[in-house]
Amino acid sequence: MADSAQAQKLVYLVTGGCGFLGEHVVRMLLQQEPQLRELRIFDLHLGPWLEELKTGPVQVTAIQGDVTQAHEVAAAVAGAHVVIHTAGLVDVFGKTSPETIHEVNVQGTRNVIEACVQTGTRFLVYTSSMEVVGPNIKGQPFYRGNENTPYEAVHRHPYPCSKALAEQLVLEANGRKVLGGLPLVTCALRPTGIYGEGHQIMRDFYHQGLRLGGRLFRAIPASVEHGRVYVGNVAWMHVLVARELQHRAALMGGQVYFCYDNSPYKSYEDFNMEFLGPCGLRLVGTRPLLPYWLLLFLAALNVLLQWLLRPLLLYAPLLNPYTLAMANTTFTVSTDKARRHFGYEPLFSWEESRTRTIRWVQAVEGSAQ
Ligand SMILES: NC(=O)C1=CN([C@@H]2O[C@H](COP(=O)(O)OP(=O)(O)OC[C@H]3O[C@@H](n4cnc5c(N)ncnc54)[C@H](O)[C@@H]3O)[C@@H](O)[C@H]2O)C=CC1
Ligand SMILES: CC(C)[C@@H](O)CC[C@@H](C)[C@H]1CC[C@H]2[C@@H]3[C@H](O)CC4=CC(=O)CC[C@]4(C)[C@H]3CC[C@]12C
Repeated sequence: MADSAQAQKLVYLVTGGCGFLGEHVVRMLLQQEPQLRELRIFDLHLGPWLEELKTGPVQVTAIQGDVTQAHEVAAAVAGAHVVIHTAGLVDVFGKTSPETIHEVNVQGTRNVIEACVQTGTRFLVYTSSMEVVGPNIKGQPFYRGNENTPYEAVHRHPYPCSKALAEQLVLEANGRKVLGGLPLVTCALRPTGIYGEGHQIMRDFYHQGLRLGGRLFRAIPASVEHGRVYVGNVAWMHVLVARELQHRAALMGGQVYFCYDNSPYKSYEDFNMEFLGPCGLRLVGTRPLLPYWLLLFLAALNVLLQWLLRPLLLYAPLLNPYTLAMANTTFTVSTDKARRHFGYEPLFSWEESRTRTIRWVQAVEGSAQ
């Protein structure tokens, strides 16, 4: 819990605080932010685990609300010094409509910005995404790129489009005068593929492997690298950037930062096997077992099945044209901008991140070997 020696005077609000990343941000704030007086957790779906947080020195306020509802956002933001906005629809599987994705990710972010302006909150950190940059619709690789690497960020899918629009709104809001006349200070963090305790997609891969007799079948060449970052380090970066934004507004305001750590560069599937292998799964094939044209056909078939079955049930498999294209395009970052601007260093080593994730998969799935 936060050190009571320092004046606890700040009110933080975390939107999406009950999500995969949000929960880690909430717990990291309680452990690492000494100036925290009140922590507000705003989410459409509140988790039962919040109750256990209410026994410490920091006031924890759970707020059930919808970022698409401006009045609910304004009520939650009023009186907060810092807002960390992680709430969003992370849907690349066709579970929700493009309109809903836009409503939550773009309009919801607009509502957060306006709430800060109207109520006088001065510091806003937005959880953006690598997808704001790429991979783009041309499948061009982004190899060991950084925040300044030239790259044609062109998207069609509703999710990256919504993240790009929302990030732009946040960065453009930097410097706007809030209630009281002082400037709003904003920045955006761009995580690559987040992994760690609570990662639903990792759980889905594990269940898929169990259904296939402990095997997963390689679909992506091992040479296609995908950047990944441990959720604990992403949470730590959020806490640190929110703190330092208050003291380095001129340098950090309006900036974007990739989230990174020492996780190795591997293909998406090989990286997942770092955790699923110790849990008893095996990745079959040193190269994709099916030709790419057949994978494309199966991905398209999944889209057709999703459309046909929608009146009956939600069919949303991992394989669709978008996820196949993403997985098949190298996207890795190599940067130290966060270290240079606000002294970020990963809190968890690769070994710690790997061990924690393996323990989570084993514990959650009862797969201890
Ligand atoms: N999972 C990943 O690999 C990456 C995620 N991100 C970003 O990180 C953020 C969090 O993502 P995850 O934790 O993975 O997703 P998640 O789905 O686990 O968490 C999102 C949270 O937002 C809440 N939420 C959704 N709609 C809401 C609404 N209308 N009003 C209030 N709350 C709402 C959900 O209830 C959930 O608790 C998102 O903004 C996402 O775009 C960025 C890069 C990678
Ligand atoms: C079925 C196979 C082709 C399999 O390999 C598909 C993997 C696929 C589900 C993932 C590959 C790349 C992932 C995305 C990437 O990590 C970037 C992301 C950033 C975000 O902001 C949200 C999640 C995601 C879109 C992530 C989703 C899962 C993948 C597409």
